[in-house]
Amino acid sequence: MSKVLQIENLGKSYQIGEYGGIGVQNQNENIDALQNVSFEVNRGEVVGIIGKNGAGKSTLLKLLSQITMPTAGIIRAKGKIASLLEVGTGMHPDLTGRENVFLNGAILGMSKAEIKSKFDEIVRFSGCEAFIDTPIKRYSSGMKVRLGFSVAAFLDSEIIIIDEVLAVGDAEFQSKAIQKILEITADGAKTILFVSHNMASVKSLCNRCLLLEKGKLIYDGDIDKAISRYMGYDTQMSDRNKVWITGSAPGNADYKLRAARIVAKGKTFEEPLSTSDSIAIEVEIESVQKAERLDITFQLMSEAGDFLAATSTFQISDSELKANKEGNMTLFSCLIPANIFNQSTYRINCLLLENRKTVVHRFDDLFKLGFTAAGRNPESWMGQAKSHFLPHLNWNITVK
Ligand SMILES: Nc1ncnc2c1ncn2[C@@H]1O[C@H](COP(=O)(O)OP(=O)(O)OP(=O)(O)O)[C@@H](O)[C@H]1O
Repeated sequence: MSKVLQIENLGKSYQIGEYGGIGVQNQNENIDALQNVSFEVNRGEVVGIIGKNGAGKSTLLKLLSQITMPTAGIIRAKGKIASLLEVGTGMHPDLTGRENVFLNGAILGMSKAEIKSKFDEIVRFSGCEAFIDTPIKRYSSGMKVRLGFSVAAFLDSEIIIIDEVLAVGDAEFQSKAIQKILEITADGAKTILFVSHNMASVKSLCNRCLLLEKGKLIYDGDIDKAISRYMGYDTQMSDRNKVWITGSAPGNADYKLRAARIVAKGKTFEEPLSTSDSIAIEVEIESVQKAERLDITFQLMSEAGDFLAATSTFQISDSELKANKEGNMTLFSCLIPANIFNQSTYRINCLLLENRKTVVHRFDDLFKLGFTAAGRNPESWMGQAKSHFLPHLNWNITVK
């Protein structure tokens, strides 16, 4: 694998403070937006960059795109870098869409002939054909993003930097853009660095993730682990035992998820699950202010995202489902008997519903569970087409 980016001890500090006027000493203060960041990226990698607001993500991308200069460290890049930072970055408002495609292409180091040969494809993908000769100051922000994305995706830049901009486009364009990114990285020739607050896009696009916190790179590696740390799971805990400390708990203004675990009888949270384990899926929900009836639904998904089954508290009466008062912590525990699952991997989503119908919050991919086969080898007789479930049911055998 060849290295396309090498970042060594990169740092950026900004001076903030008030201008004191001539002859008046300024009370300036430095903010370290980025400190001692080092990592390398190989050709063909799609690297997600995540972190809370102010963590330094945009600063890192601006340094890589040479929009600002570092105050420390070195960036070595092989190949042309195309960046899609903020809406309309690199686009001139008074120029038309057509002129901007040529301008952007030229900034990326493309010849006029190269841009011309890709022009129709770029414009078709952006969906801006009808407005291509209109100055882009008349474009909506979504249109500008679509055009900018198309230029970066179709022209021959080796490294593409994308900062959250996909969130601006409409849902249809977002999925088109994600498909395009997967396509252009499929042959391993292009490298993408992708900043997002949307963990689902990071998961679907990236094969590696950097987690920034207060200007420092605190994790570099597996996507799921990076997301867990970002979401505030305590790193001491396992994937089957999650507890959220105050402040970082996921949820909304009314409800917070305080704990979620998969309990397997007689097993620690670290021991692998087998298909013969009976398990309980448990969540602890804190009601912050509402006193409505709160129902929980667990959705069981295949590893590939197919919806397999759902179970919810709907059949439980109001009196059994105790009033969900302000400040209450409620433990919901759903028991799944042994010998239901197959030797496979499943994902579990958790939905919170009010009045038995309105989804007020959802936690996607709360768990990813793998089961090993217990004393039986389903595949030996199920063949290649493995079923999602392999339940032990009651059989009656009568010899007549
Ligand atoms: N031009 C600037 N002048 C002064 N401080 C700045 C400047 N740009 C960024 N900062 C500071 O640097 C830190 C990192 O900011 P940055 O925008 O890189 O974070 P981020 O992770 O991209 O955040 P967000 O998710 O909110 O976009 C913040 O504390 C921010 O206030």
